[in-house]
Amino acid sequence: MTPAARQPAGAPAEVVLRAEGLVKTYGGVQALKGVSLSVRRGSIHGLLGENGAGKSTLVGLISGMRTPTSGQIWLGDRQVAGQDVKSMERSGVFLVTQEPMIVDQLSVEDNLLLGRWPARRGFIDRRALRREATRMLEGAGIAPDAPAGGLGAVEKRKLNILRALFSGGEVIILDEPTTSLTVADRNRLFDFMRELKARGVTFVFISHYNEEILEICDAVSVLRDGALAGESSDVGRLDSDRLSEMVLGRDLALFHRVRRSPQSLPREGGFQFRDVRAPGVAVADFAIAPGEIVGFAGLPGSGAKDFARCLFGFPPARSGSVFVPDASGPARSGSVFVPGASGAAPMPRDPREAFRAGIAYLSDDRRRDGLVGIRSIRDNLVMSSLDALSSLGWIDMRREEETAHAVFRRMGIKAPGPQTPADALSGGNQQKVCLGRVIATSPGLLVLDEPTRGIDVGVKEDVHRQIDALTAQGMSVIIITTDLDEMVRVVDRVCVFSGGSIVESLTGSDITKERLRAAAFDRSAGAGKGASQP
Ligand SMILES: Nc1ncnc2c1ncn2[C@@H]1O[C@H](COP(=O)(O)OP(=O)(O)OP(=O)(O)O)[C@@H](O)[C@H]1O
Repeated sequence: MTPAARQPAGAPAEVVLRAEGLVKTYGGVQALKGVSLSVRRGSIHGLLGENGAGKSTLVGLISGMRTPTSGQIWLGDRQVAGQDVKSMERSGVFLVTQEPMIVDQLSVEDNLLLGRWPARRGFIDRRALRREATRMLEGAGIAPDAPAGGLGAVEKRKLNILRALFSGGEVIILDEPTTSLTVADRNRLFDFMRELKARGVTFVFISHYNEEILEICDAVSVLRDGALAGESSDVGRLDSDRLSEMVLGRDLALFHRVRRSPQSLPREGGFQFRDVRAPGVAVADFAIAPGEIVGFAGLPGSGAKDFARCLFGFPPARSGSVFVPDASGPARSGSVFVPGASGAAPMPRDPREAFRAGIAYLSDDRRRDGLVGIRSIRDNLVMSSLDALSSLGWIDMRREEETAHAVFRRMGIKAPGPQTPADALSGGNQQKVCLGRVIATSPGLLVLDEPTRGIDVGVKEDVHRQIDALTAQGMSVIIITTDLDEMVRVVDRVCVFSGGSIVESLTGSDITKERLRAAAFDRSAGAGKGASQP
Protein backbone atom coordinates (compact mmCIF):
# COMPACT_ATOMS: atom_id res chain seq x y z
CA MET A 1 0.00 0.00 0.00
CA THR A 2 1.21 3.50 -0.74
CA PRO A 3 2.28 5.40 2.34
CA ALA A 4 0.43 8.66 2.96
CA ALA A 5 1.97 11.51 1.01
CA ARG A 6 2.31 13.85 3.94
CA GLN A 7 2.70 17.54 3.53
CA PRO A 8 6.27 18.48 4.42
CA ALA A 9 6.37 19.98 7.90
CA GLY A 10 6.73 23.71 7.87
CA ALA A 11 5.78 24.09 4.20
CA PRO A 12 3.51 27.06 3.71
CA ALA A 13 -0.02 25.75 3.27
CA GLU A 14 -3.22 27.67 2.96
CA VAL A 15 -5.58 27.30 5.91
CA VAL A 16 -8.96 26.42 4.44
CA LEU A 17 -10.89 26.08 7.70
CA ARG A 18 -10.27 27.78 11.03
CA ALA A 19 -12.25 27.66 14.25
CA GLU A 20 -11.60 29.98 17.16
CA GLY A 21 -12.81 29.67 20.73
CA LEU A 22 -15.82 27.48 19.94
CA VAL A 23 -18.17 26.99 22.89
CA LYS A 24 -21.27 24.81 22.87
CA THR A 25 -23.58 24.40 25.83
CA TYR A 26 -26.46 21.90 26.00
CA GLY A 27 -28.65 22.89 28.92
CA GLY A 28 -26.21 22.79 31.81
CA VAL A 29 -23.56 20.71 30.01
CA GLN A 30 -20.66 22.52 28.39
CA ALA A 31 -19.79 20.12 25.57
CA LEU A 32 -17.14 22.43 24.05
CA LYS A 33 -15.15 24.87 26.16
CA GLY A 34 -13.44 27.17 23.67
CA VAL A 35 -11.88 24.93 21.02
CA SER A 36 -9.71 26.27 18.21
CA LEU A 37 -8.27 24.46 15.20
CA SER A 38 -6.75 25.16 11.78
CA VAL A 39 -7.13 22.81 8.85
CA ARG A 40 -4.81 23.13 5.84
CA ARG A 41 -6.10 22.78 2.29
CA GLY A 42 -5.41 19.38 0.75
CA SER A 43 -4.67 17.72 4.09
CA ILE A 44 -6.31 14.99 6.15
CA HIS A 45 -6.92 16.38 9.62
CA GLY A 46 -7.64 13.79 12.34
CA LEU A 47 -9.99 14.39 15.25
CA LEU A 48 -9.44 12.13 18.22
CA GLY A 49 -10.82 11.98 21.74
CA GLU A 50 -12.62 9.87 24.33
CA ASN A 51 -16.34 9.21 24.13
CA GLY A 52 -18.11 12.41 24.99
CA ALA A 53 -14.97 14.54 24.45
CA GLY A 54 -16.87 16.74 21.99
CA LYS A 55 -15.83 15.52 18.52
CA SER A 56 -19.35 15.20 17.09
CA THR A 57 -20.33 18.50 18.66
CA LEU A 58 -17.33 20.20 17.03
CA VAL A 59 -18.05 18.82 13.56
CA GLY A 60 -21.74 19.57 14.14
CA LEU A 61 -20.82 23.25 14.52
CA ILE A 62 -18.47 23.23 11.53
CA SER A 63 -21.06 21.57 9.29
CA GLY A 64 -23.90 23.86 10.36
CA MET A 65 -25.92 21.11 12.06
CA ARG A 66 -25.60 22.92 15.36
CA THR A 67 -25.16 26.57 16.28
CA PRO A 68 -22.23 27.54 18.50
CA THR A 69 -23.01 29.21 21.81
CA SER A 70 -20.02 31.42 21.04
CA GLY A 71 -16.86 31.41 18.93
CA GLN A 72 -16.00 31.84 15.30
CA ILE A 73 -15.55 29.67 12.22
CA TRP A 74 -13.67 30.93 9.18
CA LEU A 75 -13.70 29.43 5.70
CA GLY A 76 -10.82 31.20 4.03
CA ASP A 77 -11.48 34.80 5.00
CA ARG A 78 -15.25 34.41 5.51
CA GLN A 79 -16.77 34.17 8.96
CA VAL A 80 -19.46 31.45 8.75
CA ALA A 81 -20.28 30.46 12.36
CA GLY A 82 -24.01 29.98 12.89
CA GLN A 83 -24.90 29.26 9.26
CA ASP A 84 -27.16 26.28 8.63
CA VAL A 85 -26.27 23.02 6.84
CA LYS A 86 -27.40 24.22 3.42
CA SER A 87 -25.31 27.40 3.65
CA MET A 88 -22.28 25.48 4.88
CA GLU A 89 -22.67 23.05 1.97
CA ARG A 90 -22.89 25.98 -0.43
CA SER A 91 -19.62 27.17 1.14
CA GLY A 92 -18.10 23.75 0.42
CA VAL A 93 -18.28 21.99 3.82
CA PHE A 94 -19.99 18.58 3.90
CA LEU A 95 -20.49 16.17 6.76
CA VAL A 96 -20.53 12.52 5.65
CA THR A 97 -21.97 10.45 8.48
CA GLN A 98 -21.34 6.80 9.37
CA GLU A 99 -24.47 5.50 7.73
CA PRO A 100 -24.21 5.86 3.96
CA MET A 101 -27.14 7.94 2.71
CA ILE A 102 -27.69 5.92 -0.41
CA VAL A 103 -31.00 5.21 -2.12
CA ASP A 104 -30.62 1.52 -2.96
CA GLN A 105 -33.32 1.56 -5.63
CA LEU A 106 -31.57 4.21 -7.73
CA SER A 107 -28.55 3.78 -9.98
CA VAL A 108 -25.14 5.00 -8.86
CA GLU A 109 -25.31 8.01 -11.21
CA ASP A 110 -28.76 8.98 -9.96
CA ASN A 111 -27.52 8.79 -6.40
CA LEU A 112 -24.48 10.85 -7.26
CA LEU A 113 -26.57 13.58 -8.76
CA LEU A 114 -29.37 13.45 -6.23
CA GLY A 115 -30.49 16.99 -5.63
CA ARG A 116 -28.24 18.41 -8.32
CA TRP A 117 -29.66 17.29 -11.65
CA PRO A 118 -28.24 19.26 -14.57
CA ALA A 119 -31.28 20.81 -16.23
CA ARG A 120 -31.77 21.92 -19.86
CA ARG A 121 -34.81 24.03 -20.59
CA GLY A 122 -36.44 22.70 -17.44
CA PHE A 123 -35.87 19.05 -18.36
CA ILE A 124 -33.37 16.62 -16.93
CA ASP A 125 -30.54 16.26 -19.44
CA ARG A 126 -29.74 12.57 -19.14
CA ARG A 127 -26.67 12.75 -21.34
CA ALA A 128 -25.12 15.54 -19.32
CA LEU A 129 -25.99 13.56 -16.22
CA ARG A 130 -24.13 10.47 -17.44
CA ARG A 131 -21.15 12.53 -18.63
CA GLU A 132 -20.81 14.20 -15.27
CA ALA A 133 -21.34 10.98 -13.38
CA THR A 134 -18.76 9.13 -15.46
CA ARG A 135 -16.25 11.88 -14.88
CA MET A 136 -16.79 11.82 -11.14
CA LEU A 137 -16.76 8.05 -10.86
CA GLU A 138 -13.61 7.78 -12.93
CA GLY A 139 -10.94 6.04 -10.96
CA ALA A 140 -13.37 5.13 -8.17
CA GLY A 141 -14.00 1.77 -9.83
CA ILE A 142 -17.79 2.13 -9.79
CA ALA A 143 -20.01 1.70 -12.86
CA PRO A 144 -22.37 4.71 -13.19
CA ASP A 145 -25.34 2.59 -14.26
CA ALA A 146 -24.94 -0.08 -11.56
CA PRO A 147 -27.80 -0.31 -9.08
CA ALA A 148 -26.66 1.42 -5.85
CA GLY A 149 -28.24 -1.32 -3.74
CA GLY A 150 -25.69 -3.79 -5.05
CA LEU A 151 -22.66 -1.73 -3.99
CA GLY A 152 -20.36 -2.98 -1.27
CA ALA A 153 -19.68 -1.09 1.98
CA VAL A 154 -16.61 0.78 0.66
CA GLU A 155 -18.24 1.71 -2.64
CA LYS A 156 -21.19 3.19 -0.73
CA ARG A 157 -18.84 5.27 1.37
CA LYS A 158 -16.94 6.35 -1.75
CA LEU A 159 -20.19 7.29 -3.41
CA ASN A 160 -21.16 9.44 -0.43
CA ILE A 161 -17.85 11.28 -0.63
CA LEU A 162 -18.17 11.70 -4.40
CA ARG A 163 -21.68 13.06 -3.99
CA ALA A 164 -20.38 15.72 -1.61
CA LEU A 165 -17.59 16.60 -4.05
CA PHE A 166 -20.03 16.73 -6.95
CA SER A 167 -22.14 19.21 -5.03
CA GLY A 168 -19.12 21.48 -4.65
CA GLY A 169 -17.58 20.02 -1.50
CA GLU A 170 -14.05 21.12 -0.67
CA VAL A 171 -13.87 20.16 2.99
CA ILE A 172 -15.30 16.72 3.66
CA ILE A 173 -15.89 15.70 7.27
CA LEU A 174 -15.91 11.93 7.77
CA ASP A 175 -17.43 10.74 11.06
CA GLU A 176 -15.89 7.33 11.84
CA PRO A 177 -15.98 6.22 8.19
CA THR A 178 -14.16 2.93 8.78
CA THR A 179 -16.77 1.54 11.16
CA SER A 180 -17.57 -2.09 10.32
CA LEU A 181 -15.20 -2.15 7.33
CA THR A 182 -12.80 -5.07 6.97
CA VAL A 183 -9.09 -4.30 7.02
CA ALA A 184 -8.88 -4.71 3.24
CA ASP A 185 -11.87 -2.40 2.67
CA ARG A 186 -10.45 0.18 5.04
CA ASN A 187 -7.22 0.20 3.04
CA ARG A 188 -9.18 0.72 -0.18
CA LEU A 189 -11.04 3.65 1.37
CA PHE A 190 -7.74 5.16 2.52
CA ASP A 191 -6.24 4.81 -0.98
CA PHE A 192 -9.28 6.60 -2.36
CA MET A 193 -8.90 9.42 0.19
CA ARG A 194 -5.23 9.77 -0.71
CA GLU A 195 -6.11 10.13 -4.39
CA LEU A 196 -8.65 12.84 -3.63
CA LYS A 197 -6.25 14.59 -1.28
CA ALA A 198 -3.68 14.69 -4.09
CA ARG A 199 -6.34 16.56 -6.10
CA GLY A 200 -6.68 19.16 -3.34
CA VAL A 201 -9.64 17.79 -1.36
CA THR A 202 -9.47 18.44 2.39
CA PHE A 203 -10.71 15.91 4.95
CA VAL A 204 -11.55 16.13 8.63
CA PHE A 205 -11.44 12.54 9.85
CA ILE A 206 -12.91 11.28 13.14
CA SER A 207 -11.57 7.96 14.35
CA HIS A 208 -11.03 6.09 17.60
CA TYR A 209 -8.09 4.18 16.20
CA ASN A 210 -4.57 5.53 16.74
CA GLU A 211 -3.42 3.21 13.96
CA GLU A 212 -5.73 4.93 11.46
CA ILE A 213 -4.76 8.44 12.52
CA LEU A 214 -1.07 7.57 12.18
CA GLU A 215 -1.60 5.95 8.81
CA ILE A 216 -3.74 8.47 6.98
CA CYS A 217 -3.62 11.86 8.72
CA ASP A 218 -1.26 14.79 8.18
CA ALA A 219 -2.39 16.71 11.26
CA VAL A 220 -4.43 15.87 14.35
CA SER A 221 -6.42 17.70 17.04
CA VAL A 222 -7.13 15.80 20.26
CA LEU A 223 -10.11 16.74 22.41
CA ARG A 224 -10.51 15.90 26.09
CA ASP A 225 -13.54 16.95 28.14
CA GLY A 226 -14.60 19.54 25.58
CA ALA A 227 -11.19 21.23 25.35
CA LEU A 228 -8.20 20.88 23.08
CA ALA A 229 -5.85 18.44 24.82
CA GLY A 230 -3.15 18.42 22.16
CA GLU A 231 -2.50 18.94 18.49
CA SER A 232 0.13 18.27 15.87
CA SER A 233 0.58 19.56 12.35
CA ASP A 234 3.01 16.74 11.66
CA VAL A 235 1.55 13.36 12.60
CA GLY A 236 4.67 11.63 11.28
CA ARG A 237 6.42 12.71 14.50
CA LEU A 238 3.88 10.99 16.77
CA ASP A 239 3.44 7.39 17.84
CA SER A 240 0.49 5.45 19.22
CA ASP A 241 1.53 5.81 22.88
CA ARG A 242 1.79 9.58 22.54
CA LEU A 243 -1.68 9.75 20.94
CA SER A 244 -3.23 7.63 23.73
CA GLU A 245 -1.54 9.84 26.29
CA MET A 246 -3.05 12.95 24.68
CA VAL A 247 -6.49 11.32 24.56
CA LEU A 248 -6.48 10.08 28.15
CA GLY A 249 -4.12 12.54 29.81
CA ARG A 250 -2.18 9.54 31.18
CA ASP A 251 -0.32 6.43 30.09
CA LEU A 252 -2.43 3.49 29.04
CA ALA A 253 -1.64 0.00 30.27
CA LEU A 254 -2.88 -2.31 27.53
CA PHE A 255 -4.84 -5.33 28.65
CA HIS A 256 -3.72 -8.79 27.54
CA ARG A 257 -5.78 -11.77 28.58
CA VAL A 258 -3.85 -14.68 30.01
CA ARG A 259 -4.83 -16.98 27.16
CA ARG A 260 -6.35 -20.29 28.19
CA SER A 261 -5.32 -23.37 26.27
CA PRO A 262 -8.04 -25.83 25.19
CA GLN A 263 -6.51 -28.38 27.63
CA SER A 264 -6.85 -26.06 30.60
CA LEU A 265 -10.56 -25.36 30.01
CA PRO A 266 -13.30 -27.47 31.62
CA ARG A 267 -14.53 -30.21 29.28
CA GLU A 268 -18.05 -30.23 30.67
CA GLY A 269 -20.62 -27.53 31.19
CA GLY A 270 -20.27 -25.47 28.02
CA PHE A 271 -22.67 -24.75 25.18
CA GLN A 272 -22.57 -26.98 22.11
CA PHE A 273 -24.22 -26.43 18.74
CA ARG A 274 -24.70 -29.24 16.18
CA ASP A 275 -25.63 -29.34 12.49
CA VAL A 276 -26.66 -25.71 12.38
CA ARG A 277 -28.10 -24.68 9.02
CA ALA A 278 -29.23 -21.18 8.14
CA PRO A 279 -28.92 -19.05 5.01
CA GLY A 280 -25.16 -18.80 4.44
CA VAL A 281 -24.41 -21.10 7.40
CA ALA A 282 -23.58 -24.83 7.61
CA VAL A 283 -21.75 -25.55 10.85
CA ALA A 284 -21.48 -29.23 11.82
CA ASP A 285 -20.21 -28.75 15.35
CA PHE A 286 -19.25 -25.82 17.53
CA ALA A 287 -18.57 -26.11 21.24
CA ILE A 288 -17.45 -23.46 23.70
CA ALA A 289 -16.18 -24.21 27.19
CA PRO A 290 -17.30 -22.33 30.31
CA GLY A 291 -15.10 -19.27 30.70
CA GLU A 292 -13.74 -19.50 27.16
CA ILE A 293 -13.52 -16.53 24.77
CA VAL A 294 -13.73 -17.49 21.09
CA GLY A 295 -13.22 -14.99 18.28
CA PHE A 296 -15.12 -15.49 15.02
CA ALA A 297 -13.14 -14.20 12.03
CA GLY A 298 -13.97 -14.06 8.35
CA LEU A 299 -14.87 -11.80 5.49
CA PRO A 300 -18.43 -10.54 5.02
CA GLY A 301 -20.41 -13.48 3.67
CA SER A 302 -18.07 -16.02 5.30
CA GLY A 303 -20.82 -17.01 7.71
CA ALA A 304 -19.11 -15.70 10.89
CA LYS A 305 -21.73 -13.05 11.60
CA ASP A 306 -24.64 -15.14 10.33
CA PHE A 307 -23.73 -18.07 12.56
CA ALA A 308 -23.36 -15.77 15.57
CA ARG A 309 -26.78 -14.26 14.88
CA CYS A 310 -28.61 -17.55 14.54
CA LEU A 311 -27.26 -18.66 17.94
CA PHE A 312 -29.54 -15.88 19.21
CA GLY A 313 -32.43 -16.79 16.89
CA PHE A 314 -31.94 -13.57 14.99
CA PRO A 315 -32.91 -14.77 12.41
CA PRO A 316 -33.54 -18.35 13.51
CA ALA A 317 -31.58 -21.29 12.11
CA ARG A 318 -33.43 -23.57 9.70
CA SER A 319 -32.26 -26.59 11.66
CA GLY A 320 -29.77 -27.62 14.29
CA SER A 321 -29.59 -28.27 17.98
CA VAL A 322 -28.05 -26.76 21.05
CA PHE A 323 -26.83 -28.48 24.19
CA VAL A 324 -27.43 -26.02 26.99
CA PRO A 325 -25.38 -26.49 30.15
CA ASP A 326 -27.09 -26.92 33.49
CA ALA A 327 -29.17 -23.81 34.16
CA SER A 328 -28.02 -23.65 37.76
CA GLY A 329 -24.52 -22.64 36.70
CA PRO A 330 -22.89 -19.68 38.42
CA ALA A 331 -23.46 -17.22 35.59
CA ARG A 332 -27.21 -17.59 35.38
CA SER A 333 -29.96 -19.00 37.43
CA GLY A 334 -33.66 -19.31 36.89
CA SER A 335 -33.46 -20.28 33.23
CA VAL A 336 -36.72 -21.67 31.95
CA PHE A 337 -35.28 -23.09 28.74
CA VAL A 338 -35.94 -26.82 28.85
CA PRO A 339 -33.61 -29.11 26.93
CA GLY A 340 -34.98 -32.42 25.65
CA ALA A 341 -34.28 -35.78 27.26
CA SER A 342 -30.92 -36.10 25.49
CA GLY A 343 -29.87 -32.67 26.76
CA ALA A 344 -30.30 -31.25 23.26
CA ALA A 345 -32.86 -28.61 22.32
CA PRO A 346 -33.76 -27.11 18.96
CA MET A 347 -31.99 -23.88 18.10
CA PRO A 348 -33.67 -20.78 19.60
CA ARG A 349 -36.49 -19.58 17.35
CA ASP A 350 -36.24 -15.99 18.52
CA PRO A 351 -34.21 -13.78 20.88
CA ARG A 352 -36.63 -14.45 23.75
CA GLU A 353 -35.95 -18.19 23.58
CA ALA A 354 -32.23 -17.47 23.31
CA PHE A 355 -32.34 -15.28 26.44
CA ARG A 356 -34.11 -18.09 28.27
CA ALA A 357 -31.36 -20.47 27.20
CA GLY A 358 -28.87 -18.03 28.70
CA ILE A 359 -27.63 -16.67 25.37
CA ALA A 360 -27.32 -12.90 24.96
CA TYR A 361 -26.27 -10.97 21.88
CA LEU A 362 -24.97 -7.48 21.24
CA SER A 363 -25.46 -6.53 17.62
CA ASP A 364 -23.14 -4.22 15.69
CA ASP A 365 -25.99 -1.76 15.19
CA ARG A 366 -27.13 0.36 18.13
CA ARG A 367 -30.40 1.19 16.44
CA ARG A 368 -31.20 -2.46 15.80
CA ASP A 369 -30.27 -3.17 19.41
CA GLY A 370 -33.26 -1.05 20.26
CA LEU A 371 -31.67 1.75 22.23
CA VAL A 372 -34.65 3.88 23.18
CA GLY A 373 -33.38 7.43 22.98
CA ILE A 374 -36.17 9.15 24.86
CA ARG A 375 -35.98 6.71 27.79
CA SER A 376 -33.39 7.12 30.53
CA ILE A 377 -30.07 5.31 30.59
CA ARG A 378 -31.40 3.40 33.61
CA ASP A 379 -34.46 2.10 31.72
CA ASN A 380 -32.31 1.13 28.76
CA LEU A 381 -29.85 -0.74 30.97
CA VAL A 382 -32.42 -2.99 32.66
CA MET A 383 -34.74 -3.43 29.68
CA SER A 384 -33.48 -6.90 28.77
CA SER A 385 -33.24 -8.10 32.38
CA LEU A 386 -36.86 -7.45 33.36
CA ASP A 387 -37.69 -11.19 33.41
CA ALA A 388 -34.83 -11.86 35.80
CA LEU A 389 -35.66 -8.85 37.96
CA SER A 390 -39.27 -9.79 38.47
CA SER A 391 -41.06 -12.53 40.30
CA LEU A 392 -44.70 -13.52 39.73
CA GLY A 393 -45.05 -10.61 37.35
CA TRP A 394 -43.89 -7.98 39.87
CA ILE A 395 -40.75 -6.07 39.08
CA ASP A 396 -38.39 -5.85 42.04
CA MET A 397 -37.80 -2.09 41.88
CA ARG A 398 -34.98 -2.12 44.41
CA ARG A 399 -33.04 -4.80 42.53
CA GLU A 400 -33.75 -3.02 39.27
CA GLU A 401 -32.34 0.21 40.70
CA GLU A 402 -29.28 -1.56 42.09
CA THR A 403 -28.62 -3.35 38.81
CA ALA A 404 -28.95 -0.13 36.79
CA HIS A 405 -26.60 1.78 39.10
CA ALA A 406 -24.05 -1.04 39.20
CA VAL A 407 -23.93 -1.36 35.40
CA PHE A 408 -23.87 2.44 34.97
CA ARG A 409 -20.79 2.64 37.20
CA ARG A 410 -19.13 -0.46 35.78
CA MET A 411 -19.42 0.78 32.20
CA GLY A 412 -18.07 4.23 33.06
CA ILE A 413 -20.94 5.90 31.21
CA LYS A 414 -20.25 9.60 30.89
CA ALA A 415 -23.49 11.34 31.87
CA PRO A 416 -24.79 13.30 34.88
CA GLY A 417 -26.58 10.15 36.12
CA PRO A 418 -28.63 7.07 35.16
CA GLN A 419 -31.74 9.25 34.76
CA THR A 420 -30.21 11.12 31.78
CA PRO A 421 -32.06 10.33 28.52
CA ALA A 422 -30.02 8.06 26.22
CA ASP A 423 -30.49 10.63 23.44
CA ALA A 424 -28.24 13.11 25.24
CA LEU A 425 -25.30 10.69 25.19
CA SER A 426 -22.42 10.72 22.75
CA GLY A 427 -22.37 7.81 20.28
CA GLY A 428 -19.73 5.88 22.18
CA ASN A 429 -21.60 6.23 25.46
CA GLN A 430 -24.76 4.89 23.79
CA GLN A 431 -22.72 1.87 22.75
CA LYS A 432 -21.66 1.43 26.40
CA VAL A 433 -25.34 1.39 27.41
CA CYS A 434 -26.07 -1.35 24.85
CA LEU A 435 -23.13 -3.40 26.09
CA GLY A 436 -24.09 -2.83 29.72
CA ARG A 437 -27.60 -4.00 28.97
CA VAL A 438 -26.51 -7.41 27.64
CA ILE A 439 -24.02 -7.88 30.48
CA ALA A 440 -26.82 -7.08 32.97
CA THR A 441 -28.71 -10.18 31.82
CA SER A 442 -25.88 -12.38 33.25
CA PRO A 443 -25.93 -14.79 30.32
CA GLY A 444 -24.13 -18.14 30.15
CA LEU A 445 -23.08 -17.37 26.59
CA LEU A 446 -22.52 -13.80 25.49
CA VAL A 447 -22.22 -13.10 21.75
CA LEU A 448 -20.60 -9.73 21.03
CA ASP A 449 -20.63 -8.34 17.50
CA GLU A 450 -18.16 -5.43 17.35
CA PRO A 451 -18.46 -4.74 21.10
CA THR A 452 -16.06 -1.82 21.22
CA ARG A 453 -17.08 -0.15 17.98
CA GLY A 454 -17.05 3.60 18.56
CA ILE A 455 -15.74 3.13 22.09
CA ASP A 456 -12.66 5.12 23.01
CA VAL A 457 -9.27 3.65 23.79
CA GLY A 458 -9.58 3.98 27.58
CA VAL A 459 -13.03 2.39 27.89
CA LYS A 460 -12.05 -0.31 25.43
CA GLU A 461 -9.43 -1.44 27.91
CA ASP A 462 -12.02 -1.43 30.72
CA VAL A 463 -14.43 -3.45 28.59
CA HIS A 464 -11.73 -6.05 27.86
CA ARG A 465 -10.99 -6.35 31.59
CA GLN A 466 -14.68 -6.68 32.42
CA ILE A 467 -15.24 -9.40 29.85
CA ASP A 468 -12.18 -11.21 31.18
CA ALA A 469 -13.55 -10.97 34.72
CA LEU A 470 -16.95 -12.31 33.64
CA THR A 471 -15.33 -15.36 32.09
CA ALA A 472 -13.64 -16.03 35.43
CA GLN A 473 -17.18 -16.63 36.74
CA GLY A 474 -17.87 -19.17 33.98
CA MET A 475 -19.47 -17.02 31.27
CA SER A 476 -18.52 -18.07 27.72
CA VAL A 477 -18.01 -15.31 25.17
CA ILE A 478 -17.99 -15.16 21.38
CA ILE A 479 -16.46 -12.02 19.87
CA ILE A 480 -16.66 -10.76 16.31
CA THR A 481 -14.43 -7.79 15.68
CA THR A 482 -12.73 -6.18 12.72
CA ASP A 483 -10.16 -4.77 15.15
CA LEU A 484 -7.46 -7.42 14.91
CA ASP A 485 -5.52 -5.93 17.85
CA GLU A 486 -8.59 -6.47 19.99
CA MET A 487 -9.04 -10.02 18.73
CA VAL A 488 -5.43 -10.96 19.50
CA ARG A 489 -5.48 -9.46 22.98
CA VAL A 490 -8.73 -10.91 24.31
CA VAL A 491 -9.45 -14.36 22.88
CA ASP A 492 -8.45 -17.91 23.80
CA ARG A 493 -9.27 -19.34 20.39
CA VAL A 494 -10.23 -18.05 16.92
CA CYS A 495 -12.60 -19.86 14.56
CA VAL A 496 -12.03 -18.82 10.97
CA PHE A 497 -15.13 -18.93 8.78
CA SER A 498 -15.39 -19.36 5.03
CA GLY A 499 -18.31 -20.46 2.88
CA GLY A 500 -20.58 -20.71 5.92
CA SER A 501 -18.40 -23.18 7.85
CA ILE A 502 -15.58 -23.11 10.35
CA VAL A 503 -12.52 -23.89 8.27
CA GLU A 504 -9.69 -23.31 10.70
CA SER A 505 -9.17 -22.99 14.41
CA LEU A 506 -6.26 -21.01 15.89
CA THR A 507 -5.06 -21.27 19.47
CA GLY A 508 -2.07 -20.24 21.59
CA SER A 509 0.83 -18.56 19.85
CA ASP A 510 -0.85 -19.06 16.46
CA ILE A 511 -3.16 -16.17 17.29
CA THR A 512 -1.28 -13.24 15.81
CA LYS A 513 -2.46 -10.35 13.64
CA GLU A 514 -0.49 -11.68 10.69
CA ARG A 515 -1.93 -15.20 10.96
CA LEU A 516 -5.43 -13.81 11.37
CA ARG A 517 -5.12 -11.50 8.42
CA ALA A 518 -3.84 -14.33 6.23
CA ALA A 519 -6.33 -16.91 7.49
CA ALA A 520 -9.48 -14.84 7.59
CA PHE A 521 -9.19 -11.68 5.58
CA ASP A 522 -6.80 -12.44 2.74
CA ARG A 523 -8.48 -15.77 2.18
CA SER A 524 -9.21 -16.11 -1.51
CA ALA A 525 -12.43 -17.65 -2.73
CA GLY A 526 -12.28 -21.40 -2.44
CA ALA A 527 -9.54 -21.33 0.20
CA GLY A 528 -9.95 -23.28 3.37
CA LYS A 529 -10.07 -26.77 1.97
CA GLY A 530 -9.29 -29.57 4.36
CA ALA A 531 -11.03 -27.64 7.06
CA SER A 532 -11.32 -28.94 10.54
CA GLN A 533 -13.88 -28.22 13.18
CA PRO A 534 -12.68 -26.98 16.55
N1 LIG B 1 -28.35 16.83 22.48
C1 LIG B 1 -27.58 16.81 23.60
N2 LIG B 1 -28.10 17.14 24.78
C2 LIG B 1 -27.34 17.16 25.91
N3 LIG B 1 -26.04 16.82 25.94
C3 LIG B 1 -25.48 16.48 24.77
C4 LIG B 1 -26.21 16.44 23.54
N4 LIG B 1 -25.36 16.05 22.55
C5 LIG B 1 -24.16 15.85 23.14
N5 LIG B 1 -24.23 16.11 24.47
C6 LIG B 1 -23.13 16.01 25.45
O1 LIG B 1 -22.01 16.72 24.94
C7 LIG B 1 -20.80 16.03 25.24
C8 LIG B 1 -20.00 15.84 23.96
O2 LIG B 1 -20.67 14.87 23.12
P1 LIG B 1 -20.17 14.51 21.66
O3 LIG B 1 -21.24 13.69 21.02
O4 LIG B 1 -19.72 15.73 20.95
O5 LIG B 1 -18.89 13.60 22.00
P2 LIG B 1 -17.98 12.71 21.02
O6 LIG B 1 -16.57 13.12 21.29
O7 LIG B 1 -18.46 12.80 19.63
O8 LIG B 1 -18.19 11.25 21.61
P3 LIG B 1 -18.26 9.78 20.90
O9 LIG B 1 -16.86 9.37 20.63
O10 LIG B 1 -18.82 8.94 22.01
O11 LIG B 1 -19.15 9.86 19.71
C9 LIG B 1 -21.19 14.75 25.95
O12 LIG B 1 -21.06 14.96 27.35
C10 LIG B 1 -22.65 14.56 25.59
O13 LIG B 1 -23.35 13.87 26.61
